[in-house]
Amino acid sequence: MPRTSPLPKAELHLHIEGTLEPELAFTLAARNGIALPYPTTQALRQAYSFTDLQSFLDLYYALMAVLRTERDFADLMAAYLERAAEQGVRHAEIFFDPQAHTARGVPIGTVIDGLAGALEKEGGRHGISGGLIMCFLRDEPAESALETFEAARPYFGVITGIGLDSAEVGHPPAAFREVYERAAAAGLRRVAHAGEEGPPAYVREALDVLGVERIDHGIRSLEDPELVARLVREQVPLTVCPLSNVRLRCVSSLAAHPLPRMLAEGLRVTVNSDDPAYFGGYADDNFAAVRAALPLTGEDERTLARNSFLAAFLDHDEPRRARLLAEVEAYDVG
Ligand SMILES: Nc1ncnc2[nH]cnc12
Ligand SMILES: [Zn+2]
Repeated sequence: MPRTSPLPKAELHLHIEGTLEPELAFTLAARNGIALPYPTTQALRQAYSFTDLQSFLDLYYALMAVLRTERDFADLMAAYLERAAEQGVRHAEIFFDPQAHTARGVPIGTVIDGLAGALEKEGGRHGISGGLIMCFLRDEPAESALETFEAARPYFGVITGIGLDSAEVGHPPAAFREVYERAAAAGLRRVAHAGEEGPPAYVREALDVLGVERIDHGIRSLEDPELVARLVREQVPLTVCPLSNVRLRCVSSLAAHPLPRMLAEGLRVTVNSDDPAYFGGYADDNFAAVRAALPLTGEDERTLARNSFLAAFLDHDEPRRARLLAEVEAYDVG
């Protein structure tokens, strides 16, 4: 029986800047009088062929040049939420990279007001709850993260938590201990990318030194059985991004993706889209891709969706979490 609507899910690993589709990039470039080094959207899309994380990040940061005004950030968020609603996303905790914008002279308030305003207005229209997670660039100095954190303090009312992203290898988490301590003291939630390209030791360090509550990616944890046992014991959520892992060559093919093994180990794994404009798919596209390529059952898919709501920072609204979990249980996985 064909599915009439996508499986309800939470998106817990999505960089809003990674939702910038070529068409919107050209629209914003024209609006802001910026010349893009590509003649057409098609030519831009053809540049989306990556050899590793850094080759992607180079293009990802370059294209952000088109984001300048509060309206630009609001339009980006609105476009994402429209897609997310079509993909069964009911709750979205959305990363943004403030330093990538402030470094270009865009005030942090412009970024946050644009994103938070559209998340509230358009999220409400689509029935999507959510929050913003402010990420620090781990290949920038820890002092820059601290300055950014303090600059964002007036906006903490609309910020759910902090994260750590960008080039991983050679940038272990421990350097960011202080900003994570300040975030904890301010009542913000804490996550970090770890074990995407970097070793299992970075996952352990993120847990032990930064006190993170979820690990973004975490796929390389599987190389360390003791770490796996701990992640299972503590039910630490891992926000896995299958299409991203293949496009950034962290995994050789979807068929070789460790997701089934992660589920079999009893890890609290979720499926997410990371930078969907660049990697070929939004949340449900990732579910469809793993369903097609991997030996997953309908009940495995239900587990992934259930995990997404269990791992969501919905503690302030447990009745909503319970309703969303009930929707997952009632869904016909076929
Ligand atoms: N997959 C990823 N890893 C690290 N930093 C990122 N920033 C955007 N996408 C990222
Ligand atoms: Zn990411």
